[in-house]
Amino acid sequence: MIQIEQVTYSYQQTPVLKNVTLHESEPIISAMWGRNGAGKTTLMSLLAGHNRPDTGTIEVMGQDPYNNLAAQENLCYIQENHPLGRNWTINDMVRFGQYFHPQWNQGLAEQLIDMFELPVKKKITKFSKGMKTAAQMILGLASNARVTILDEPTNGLDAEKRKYFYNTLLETYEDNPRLILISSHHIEEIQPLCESLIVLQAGEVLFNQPMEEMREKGVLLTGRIEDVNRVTADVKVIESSQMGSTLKVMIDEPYSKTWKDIAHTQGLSIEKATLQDYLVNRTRNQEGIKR
Ligand SMILES: Nc1ncnc2c1ncn2[C@@H]1O[C@H](COP(=O)(O)OP(=O)(O)OP(=O)(O)O)[C@@H](O)[C@H]1O
Repeated sequence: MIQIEQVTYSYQQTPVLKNVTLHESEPIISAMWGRNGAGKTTLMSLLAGHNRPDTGTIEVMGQDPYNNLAAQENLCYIQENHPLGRNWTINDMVRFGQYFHPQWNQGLAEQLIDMFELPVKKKITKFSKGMKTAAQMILGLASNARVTILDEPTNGLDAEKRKYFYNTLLETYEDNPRLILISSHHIEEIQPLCESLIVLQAGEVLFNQPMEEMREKGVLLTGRIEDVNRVTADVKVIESSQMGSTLKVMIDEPYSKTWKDIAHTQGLSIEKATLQDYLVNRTRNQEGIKR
């Protein structure tokens, strides 16, 4: 469905994406995570054909998306500030969706407009931030595009509406499996939906793995300083904090039976790190970790 092959991209000579390679051949809901400035939006905009890579190639459903109207039939890219026409109402947006997306789901669009309580006569530019986000998400979900790219889709939505959005996304995916790529800083919130996770770090792909495997990463060990140091001497410590004679560390290891047994025999307490904390520590400049 998408093939990104050794893509590089720079803004004014500053490299932002470095040799990015990603393939997805089957429908999937995939999460994209990275720290601010890691290159998520840049990669998504290249995939959507808004810009052209400096080197490397991109294909969406077998076609180069750049400047290619035929390829756009398979694509829906919702950016944080989607440039919806300045004078558009929701009805104008729906007409745009019907025109550009051959698989447009009108019934779903109407259901979502009701659910998000969006006024149909008001201009979208006069909407609140959450209402604008909701309008964009209606376009993204009702498009039914084979490749749907959602950049930070829930910014500004309240908790109830975010939950509704996630449930609807899953329902529409079950009805019409397609590739949905979602970037978010709130990985704990979207991880139950997503079958895989792509992590970008400084313009490179650090991970592209099944979510099931990613969820197992990161172990917290707590105990006496000397015991923790002995047990972790040969593994990568990605966070460390000391209180009196107690040391707590996060190690870059899977939360496995092996580690549970080690902790038990060495008198250490063991916990699974959250995925969010693991990723934050894993992508931090590690020079600060003292042993
Ligand atoms: N139009 C632009 N001109 C110059 N530099 C840019 C431009 N857009 C992005 N950049 C730079 O490219 C890098 C990657 O930005 P990008 O928006 O792709 O990151 P991101 O991972 O989406 O970040 P965030 O999580 O903050 O949205 C950053 O260093 C950013 O400053």
